[in-house]
Amino acid sequence: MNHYPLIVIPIKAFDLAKTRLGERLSPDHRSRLAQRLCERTLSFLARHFPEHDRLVVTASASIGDLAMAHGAQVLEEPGVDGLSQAASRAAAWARRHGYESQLLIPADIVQLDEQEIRRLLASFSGGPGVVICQANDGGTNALLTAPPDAMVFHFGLDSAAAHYAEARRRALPCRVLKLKNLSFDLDTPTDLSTLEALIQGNGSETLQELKTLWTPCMTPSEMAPRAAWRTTP
Ligand SMILES: Nc1nc2c(ncn2[C@@H]2O[C@H](COP(=O)(O)OP(=O)(O)OP(=O)(O)O)[C@@H](O)[C@H]2O)c(=O)[nH]1
Ligand SMILES: O=C(O)[C@H](O)COP(=O)(O)O
Repeated sequence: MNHYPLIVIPIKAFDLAKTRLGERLSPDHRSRLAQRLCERTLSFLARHFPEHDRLVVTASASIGDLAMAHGAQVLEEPGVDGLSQAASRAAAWARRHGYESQLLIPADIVQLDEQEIRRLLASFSGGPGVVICQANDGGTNALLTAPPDAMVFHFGLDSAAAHYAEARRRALPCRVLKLKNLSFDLDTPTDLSTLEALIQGNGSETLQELKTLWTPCMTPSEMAPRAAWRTTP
C-alpha cells in the first residue's frame, strides 16, 4: 500500500479550457493562460511534493507529454467527460495501484502555497475520510479522499457543499478548509480582475509573468521593474 496520497491533476485540453473567460480573452490567450497555469502547477508539485506520486488525467496527448516531462504519470481518458468522471477514473486507478488516498488539485489555482497544502495533508489523520478545500465561488479546489474512491464526485456549481453532503451521507469523517491561496482559481472575468488587482498591489514576479499572457504588448523583458510596476491603461 502507498501511504502518501496520490496527487491527481485533471487537465482539459488547453484549446477547450477557460471558456468562461471568453468575454475577456481571445481563444488563443485562454489556451496560453490555461497552459501556463498547468505548467506552473506541475512544476510546483514536482518541486515541493516529490515524495508524492502525481497522476495527470487528460485526453490530450500533448498534455500527457508535458505531465511526464514533470515526472507525473498519465491516465488517458477517452474524451472530455467532465471533472467528476476524471476524478472517478483517477480514483479507480489509484485503488488498483495500491494508494490509500488521493488528493485532487485542479490545474488553475493562481498561487499554490506549499504550507497550505501541507496543512491540508496534515488535517487528514489516516483511515477513511474526506478533506475539502472550498473555492471562493463555492467550488472544490482540492479534495482528499481516503480511500480514493470513498465517494462519488460532484464537481460543478457549489460542489464543496455537494461533496460535504456526500461524505456525510456515507458517514465519512469530513473536514472543510478555507485556505487563502488554494481557494482562488481562475475561472471568470471577475477572477481575472481580482488577479489584475493582486498584481498591481503586490505583483510578485511570478504573478506579473502571468499577466504577460493576456497583455500582448508586454513581454517579460518589456515589463517595468517591480518598483515602477503599473498596468497598461
Ligand atoms: N481530465 C479532465 N480535466 C478537466 C475536465 N474538465 C475540467 N477539467 C480540469 O479541472 C480543473 C478545473 O476545471 P474548470 O474550473 O472547469 O476549468 P475549465 O473547464 O478550463 O473552465 P471552463 O471551460 O470555464 O468551465 C482544470 O484543471 C481543468 O483542466 C475534464 O473533462 N477532464
Ligand atoms: O470546483 C469545482 O467543482 C470544479 O473546479 C469546477 O468548478 P469551477 O469551474 O468553479 O472551478
